[in-house]
Amino acid sequence: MPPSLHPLIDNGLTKGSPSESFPGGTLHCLCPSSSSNSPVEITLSSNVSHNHFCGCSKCWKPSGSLFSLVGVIPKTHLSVTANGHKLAVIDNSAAILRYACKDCGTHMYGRIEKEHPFYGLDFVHVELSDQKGWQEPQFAAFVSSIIEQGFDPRGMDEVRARFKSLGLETYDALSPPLMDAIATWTAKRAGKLSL
Ligand SMILES: N[C@@H](CCC(=O)N[C@@H](CS)C(=O)NCC(=O)O)C(=O)O
Ligand SMILES: [Zn+2]
Ligand SMILES: [Zn+2]
Repeated sequence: MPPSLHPLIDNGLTKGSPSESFPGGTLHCLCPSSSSNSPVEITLSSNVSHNHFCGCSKCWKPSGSLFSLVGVIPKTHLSVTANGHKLAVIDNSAAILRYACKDCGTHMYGRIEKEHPFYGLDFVHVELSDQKGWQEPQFAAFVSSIIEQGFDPRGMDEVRARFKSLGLETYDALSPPLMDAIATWTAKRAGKLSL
């Protein structure tokens, strides 16, 4: 049995709804509902964009999965709608402040508070929602980073081939449009571009 890339694609890829017709929805952490402890709830008022698999060591992955699935959404489209007291930032030194449930460990959203090309965008895992229609994964990023977490480098061709068989391009950083956005932001800040 090959390792699971991610439960959402182990049995193929399902297309999302067109963004204009998709109203958003709610994400829940993995805490079971009980009288003394109920899940954290995050409400998103639109679809996500740039939804992608991330192999880095910092992004939250479902158990047994090699990759995280992470999408971006303007921070003004995200609100914490239940049990926010259970959230804590897991690493205050990271550019992306990842708010995780203190009880089950699920990352509910990541936010950037410093000067950064992606300032104003939050990072979320739409598989935490029961709604259907979230943007389907667009590509796989930081693929080589799974080796840092102990994945056998000899299995990398197979991992990349499985993404490609689903029509997903693989990158060892972010996708070219996102890398270009970062570089453009950096050039503007340095006064080398005035677009
Ligand atoms: N190889 C590193 C890559 C980490 C990394 O750069 N992650 C990217 C994609 S999520 C990033 O932008 N991180 C910023 C952050 O975590 O704050 C690892 O696996 O830990
Ligand atoms: Zn929880
Ligand atoms: Zn990541």
